[in-house]
Amino acid sequence: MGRIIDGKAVAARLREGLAARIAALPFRPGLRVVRVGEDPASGVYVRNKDRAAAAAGFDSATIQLPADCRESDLLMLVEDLNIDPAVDGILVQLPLPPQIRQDRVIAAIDPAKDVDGFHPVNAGRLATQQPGLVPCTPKGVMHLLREAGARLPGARAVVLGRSQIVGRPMAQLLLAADCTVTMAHSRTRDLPAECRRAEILVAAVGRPALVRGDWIGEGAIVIDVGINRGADGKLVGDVAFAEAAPRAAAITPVPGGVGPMTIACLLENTLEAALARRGLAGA
Ligand SMILES: Nc1nc2c(c(=O)[nH]1)N[C@@H](CN(C=O)c1ccc(C(=O)N[C@@H](CCC(=O)O)C(=O)O)cc1)CN2
Repeated sequence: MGRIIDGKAVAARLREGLAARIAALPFRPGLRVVRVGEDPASGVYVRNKDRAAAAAGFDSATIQLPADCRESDLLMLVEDLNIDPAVDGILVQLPLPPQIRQDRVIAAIDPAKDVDGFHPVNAGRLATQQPGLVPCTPKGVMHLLREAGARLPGARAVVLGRSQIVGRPMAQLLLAADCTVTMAHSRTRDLPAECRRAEILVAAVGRPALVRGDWIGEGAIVIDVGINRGADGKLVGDVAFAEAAPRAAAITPVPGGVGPMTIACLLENTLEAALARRGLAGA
């Protein structure tokens, strides 16, 4: 049985470290989370972000807009937050209702306040190895890999999934850490064989238990980004945990793996953005 990587504990330590750094600052970094509509899962995530931010000493608030809100109203709100000096980080919770174009909204956020790291400027910085804000979930995965003692340079890493918010930035971060990276996706031929070659496997496809035990190479580190809610209300990852764990050297559970790291890294990004806006980067 592989070691279970405790994302909850790693996230708690990261948040404690951020709280200590914030307590030593002469100001409180400001975070604004925008929720549009009543998606219940988004409600949980937004509440958890707000609570975690407040507990760590951020000046945090959630702004709720109705489900039938116009795109132009959301863009105006983003513009107000862009110019508000008390706001260091802006996050628009996804998914958005269908009348709102996600790309338009993300592109309207000031890249210096884009604590989700989704703005094309930040995506471009990541792709060209320049400093910028990095998407929270892949950043959290990198923390977990370090925690699991992964030796990254030269390691064969397979990223399953090519989404803008997880798969692509994940591959960039692994490449920047000198892994040999393969991106696999729904059109990849022989997905099980590609996965089996991985020394590090990151599954981020949003398909419950897609990755079976025999897709896992002996001794691989397996990171499950999937958060799928079953008909019984229970959360299931993209990896069939009970089958995969005996073959893996280390594996993240769902829940309690990557999810908590997403929130901790949002706080880390908000502190980074606050310091950078004041010319204090690295403090
Ligand atoms: N603007 C954004 N929207 C969304 C993001 C994002 O990074 N930015 N990611 C996901 C949702 N998400 C954060 O917003 C998120 C998902 C899950 C968790 C988490 O802690 N999960 C727990 C289980 C919680 C539960 O019981 O439901 C876990 O895995 O242990 C945190 C954040 C989509 N939208």
